[in-house]
Parts: sequence; C-alpha cells; structure tokens
Amino acid sequence: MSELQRVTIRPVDEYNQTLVSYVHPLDWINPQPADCYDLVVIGAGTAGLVAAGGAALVGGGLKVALIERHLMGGDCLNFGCVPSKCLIRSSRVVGEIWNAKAYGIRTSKYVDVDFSSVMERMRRVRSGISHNDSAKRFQNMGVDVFLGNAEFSSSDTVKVDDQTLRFKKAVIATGTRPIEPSIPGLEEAGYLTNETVFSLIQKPQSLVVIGGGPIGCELAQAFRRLGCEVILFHKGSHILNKEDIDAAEIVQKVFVQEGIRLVLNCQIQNVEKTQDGKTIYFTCNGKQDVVTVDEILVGTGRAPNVEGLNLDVVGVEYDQRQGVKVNDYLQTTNPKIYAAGDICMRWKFTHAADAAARIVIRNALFSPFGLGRQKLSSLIMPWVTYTDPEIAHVGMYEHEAQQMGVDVATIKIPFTDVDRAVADGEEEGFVKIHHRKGSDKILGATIVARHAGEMISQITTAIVGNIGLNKLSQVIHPYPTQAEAIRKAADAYYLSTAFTPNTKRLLAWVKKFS
Ligand SMILES: Cc1cc2nc3c(=O)[nH]c(=O)nc-3n(C[C@H](O)[C@H](O)[C@H](O)COP(=O)(O)OP(=O)(O)OC[C@H]3O[C@@H](n4cnc5c(N)ncnc54)[C@H](O)[C@@H]3O)c2cc1C
Ligand SMILES: NC(=O)c1ccc[n+]([C@@H]2O[C@H](COP(=O)([O-])OP(=O)(O)OC[C@H]3O[C@@H](n4cnc5c(N)ncnc54)[C@H](O)[C@@H]3O)[C@@H](O)[C@H]2O)c1
Repeated sequence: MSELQRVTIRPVDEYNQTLVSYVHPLDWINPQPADCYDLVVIGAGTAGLVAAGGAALVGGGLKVALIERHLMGGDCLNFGCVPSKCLIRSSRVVGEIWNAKAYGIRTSKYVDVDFSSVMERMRRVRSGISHNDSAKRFQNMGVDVFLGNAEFSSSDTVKVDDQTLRFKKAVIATGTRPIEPSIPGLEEAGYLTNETVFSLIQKPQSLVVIGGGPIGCELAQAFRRLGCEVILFHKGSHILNKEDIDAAEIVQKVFVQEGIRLVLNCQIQNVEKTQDGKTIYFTCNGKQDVVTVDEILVGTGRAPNVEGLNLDVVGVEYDQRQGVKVNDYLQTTNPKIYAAGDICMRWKFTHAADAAARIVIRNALFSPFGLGRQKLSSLIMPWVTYTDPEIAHVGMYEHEAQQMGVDVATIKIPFTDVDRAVADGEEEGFVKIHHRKGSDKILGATIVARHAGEMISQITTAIVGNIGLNKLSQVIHPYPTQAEAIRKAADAYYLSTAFTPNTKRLLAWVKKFS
C-alpha cells in the first residue's frame, strides 16, 4: 500500500472524507519535477502554505514546489486551531446556559450535551473550510504540489519518495508534534493528544488533562463544559504560567468554579490500565494520591519535526527541543535554506507562522545582496489563549521590561469600571497597558475578557503605528463597548500628565479671561 492510500482521519465519515479529498487526495499524482526550483518548501502547514503560495503568487515566473507527507493545512486546520475553536464555541453555549439564571433566564437544571453532534459540527466546519488549503488550490496558484515524505539528499536536492527536486533555495516548515511525557505505563494505558482527541465520537465520562499550558487549559475547559469530569494536572504552582500572573489567576478561579479539579505542583508517578479505566498515581505537594478516569489527554509541549530530514547532509544545525536554528533573517546555518513556523520559533502560533513565511519569501527571493531583508525581531506579536474569559497579550510583560532595564509603568483598568462589561455581567477581567515611565510609548498589554482576542489588535495597531497613549485617548470608542477599557487606560495616562501644576495655573489664568 502506498503512503498516499494510508492517510485517513477518523471517523471516516463524509466530512473527514471531504477533508482528506482536499488536503491529501488519494488519487493525487505528483507532477514531473522541474529542472530546478527557485524555492522548495517542506511541510504544508501554515508556514509552508504561505511561503509556497506567496512565492508563486508574487509572479515573475518563479518555480515553486511544496511537499507534504500528511495533511495539507498542518496542525492549524486539522489538529489545532480550527477543531479546538469549534469545540470551544459549543462549550461556550453551555457556559451561557450555566450562567443563565444570573441574567433572569430559567433553564432546565440538566444541560443535555449531544457530544457526537458537537464533534460532528466540528468536522463539518473543518471540512467546510479545508478547500482553502487544498492541493488543487495550490496547484492552480502555480505551485508544484508533491504528497510524500521529504528529505534532503544533497546540498541542493530534496527527495520525495523516488523523485528528486533540485532547488536554489529551500524552506523547512515541518512544524512540531506533541511531546510524549516519560511517565511509566502511560503509553501502555493509551492516551489522547491533539492529533487524536478531535477524532472522539463518544464523550469520555472522566478525563485527565496533563499540562496546564494553552492546549491543556483550552481543552480542559471545553471538555468540562461539554459534560466530562475533568482533572487538570500541572507541574507548576498555577496554570498558564507563561501569562501575566493576575490574568492566569482569573482563569484559574473560573476553572475551579466550573468544577475542574486542579492538581498543581504535581508529579505523576505512573499510569496503569485497570478494569475501571486508566489509573494515575501521583504526588501533589508531597502527598500521594490516585485517580481513575476514562481517558487521558496530553498537552505537555511540542517536539520539533527535525528527524528524517537529513539536516546533517545540508549543514543545517538543530536542537531536539528548540528545533532548527535560525538567525534573525530566518536563515538556517546553511544560507540557502530558510525555516519558518513552529519548527524554528518560540512563538508557536498560526499568525506567527504566517508572518514568518512572509519574511522568508522576502529574504530568500527578493533581497539581492541582502538588501531590504526583514528581521523576525521586528515583528510585534500578539497571542490569545481561548479560555473563557480569554487572555490576550502583545509586546512586553512588565517583568520582561524590567529585565531589559526599561523603566516601565502599568495602567490597569478593571472591567468593573466599564459599563458594558457590567451590563454584560462580565466584570471579571482587566486591561493592563505597560508604557515607558514618563512617556506615552506603549510597551505591551494584557487583556482578560470574554472577547479579549478581538480587542488586543487595537493595542497591536497602536504599537506598530507608533501611536502613544495620548493619541489613543483621542480615539472615540462607541458607548457602551468593552473596548472602551482601552480608551479609559489611555485617558488615565493623559490625565496624569496633562494637568501638571503649571498647566493647572495656566488654565486658571485662561479661565479668568473667558
Ligand atoms: C490544539 C492546538 C490548538 C491551537 N490553537 C491555536 C490558536 O488558536 N491560534 C494560534 O495562533 N495557534 C494555535 N495553535 C498553534 C498552531 O496550530 C501552530 O502554531 C501552527 O499550526 C504552526 O504551523 P507550521 O506550518 O509551523 O507547522 P504545522 O502546522 O505543524 O505544519 C507542518 C507540516 O509539515 C509536515 N511535515 C513534517 N515533516 C515533513 C516531511 N519530512 N516531509 C513532508 N512534510 C512534512 C507535517 O505533516 C505538517 O503538515 C494550536 C495548536 C494546537 C496543537
Ligand atoms: N490559542 C493559542 O494560540 C494556542 C492554543 C493551543 C496551543 N498553542 C501553541 O501550542 C504550543 C504548545 O502548547 P502546550 O500547552 O502543549 O505547551 P506549553 O509548553 O505551553 O505548556 C505545557 C505545560 O505542561 C506542563 N507539563 C509538562 N509536563 C508535565 C507533566 N508531566 N505533568 C504536568 N504538567 C506538565 C508544563 O509545565 C507546561 O507549563 C504553545 O506554545 C502555544 O503557542 C497556541
């Protein structure tokens, strides 16, 4: 059986068959390779699709090849952003129903979640947008699409099965996979990862989630709201420990209120498959304990897909944990070979992979003698963790600014001060804006709100456009909106600086003559 025929995604229903027909068509025939490609891209996740599609669309007759061994669209479409956000959307409906009483709405005490319909909706939505990442679409853009496993075979060739592709420049965009934690018995007992959890058709009654990062937290809350007993194991003393501590605390409090059992500072000793399910032996704050659940979901970080590419043959240095080493221009240690996306970046986000791929197109193809190259470090990167409430962040955290020796001041507006949030019953959260002390220059911001992700772009725009808090305070925000919190923060800065003793004296003098 060939590699192509083996690609399936479970359950094999009409939606997943449609998905596969777009992103790994079983009848696909790889093209005859061109004599030499201007760009060969390995991996058709977000980074690879944007690099290959962008290079082909820019025109100029560039010859571009894109190689994918599994599903085009990568993690984002198939096992990441898209399916997780679909489940989160369904789970938010449950969250609304749970809170209905607070809004004067009576509902039945029992929320009947039809889990298989929730999963079916997710598969329908995913397959419905999958044509955007399809092999045919990229072929129509002028990209030579090869389905198969890629490996470097010499300093200027890549092998895909028995075909050889010669390149002038290449891009490694092979992404990551879930880290398998070394917990005795876990593999034998069996566990879910982001690559298998979206194939569930039956709801596990009870679920242990290992890892309190974005994957673990987004999915723990979603499964809890969809009706599972959820126990979240986390090594740290609080969840989402890379985020602003006040922000993480709010989400952690909501998790506890919603009935997620948190096991913090934990050490999982071993797992056993028993008659009753999967039994986890662990210590928490030095005390031994044990739980038995139906399923275990692992979200303990990502391992870069560096294996099997023959990176040594082409002099590309890499690290088993951090991935491919790149400079600020996204060039690997072989100047002809670039990398983009999760394989080489600290920022593991779809929009970061997209932005990096655009830099690669520019630096690899349109910067003769290195002129006009763009640096990764020039990007202002926002991100959002889609818990409810969401945590959105951009730029520096306060502690980062302090570590860099930047004199930082912070303005915090709680949503209790924002009329729309009060009307919405969504006062739990805040906007925090960090600025340079004595200046209105914005350094970073964190927002905790139901739709924080929709709000953060205002701050990103301000930072990118070099718009300070003074200018932001002049931006009229419609009343009542939660985004008014941003204007309130800007106003707070403006008012703190506008009325110095001198301006107060001047105003009093002007008033006399008015
Ligand atoms: C559960 C989950 C939820 C997420 N939610 C969000 C979110 O809401 N927002 C957000 O911004 N980010 C989110 N992310 C992160 C986001 O999915 C990734 O940052 C993004 O997919 C990275 O894209 P990439 O192109 O670098 O890698 P990938 O998407 O991993 O693509 C790499 C591709 O390369 C292929 N490949 C690997 N090796 C080879 C080879 N030798 N030959 C040929 N092909 C190869 C793989 O099959 C894969 O298709 C989420 C991730 C997960 C796991
Ligand atoms: N909304 C988003 O943008 C989004 C959503 C999901 C994932 N992602 C991306 O995916 C990447 C991976 O996410 P992730 O959550 O897997 O990784 P992560 O590294 O951010 O978090 C994993 C957490 O698991 C903990 N952990 C590790 N081993 C453990 C163990 N044995 N027991 C208990 N806890 C353990 C770690 O301390 C860590 O805090 C992130 O970097 C993120 O950028 C983004």
